[in-house]
Amino acid sequence: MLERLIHSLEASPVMKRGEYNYFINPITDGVPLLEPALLREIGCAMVRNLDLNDVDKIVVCEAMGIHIGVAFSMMTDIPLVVVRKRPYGLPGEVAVHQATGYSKGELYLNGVAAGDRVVIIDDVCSTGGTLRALISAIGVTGAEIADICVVIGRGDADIGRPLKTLVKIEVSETQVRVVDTCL
Ligand SMILES: O=P(O)(O)OC[C@H]1O[C@H](OP(=O)(O)OP(=O)(O)O)[C@H](O)[C@@H]1O
Ligand code: HPA
Repeated sequence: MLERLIHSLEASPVMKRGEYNYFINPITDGVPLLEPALLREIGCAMVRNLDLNDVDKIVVCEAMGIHIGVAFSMMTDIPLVVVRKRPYGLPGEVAVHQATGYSKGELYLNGVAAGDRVVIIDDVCSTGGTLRALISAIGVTGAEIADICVVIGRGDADIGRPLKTLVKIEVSETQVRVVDTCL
């Protein structure tokens, strides 16, 4: 279990984005290519690890949460909400600010309302800026967050709630090291 993910992480090249050591991996970038077996491995691990009791929506963020969300949605039959980086101006749309280690922008949530019970999933948590923005947007709607899970955790970001990670990594200027797994 998770052998493919661990192997792909240990083979990930690292590049500089400003001062930030950015690792390049199929799950976090879709580059160089995403093997179905790797996606399946991650979907199975997420199904095993998440609290899905009475959950009626999965929330992911554009862009690199989408493929994980689709796999997870098809495995669980729970509908998927994609938080977008552009506004639609629909009634009830919630806008929040997102900052990561190398970028800033706005996120727009539609399709979640008071009374919903949701899980948030994403590819990676690094500074925690994206998850904090998603939690804050869902808080505005009045929906309940049942669980939060990312495939890869790097660093010790505080998102103000428990966070499940499938693997934890350390990233140097030249390589990725897997330091823990959920197994
Ligand atoms: O913990 P953080 O510092 O917030 O970093 C994690 C976020 O960074 C990436 O998203 P990004 O906004 O770069 O967009 P992308 O998914 O389109 O690559 C990644 O997909 C996470 O959502
Ligand atoms: N690589 C890919 N995606 C990311 C990273 C990274 O180092 N940090 C935040 N999102």
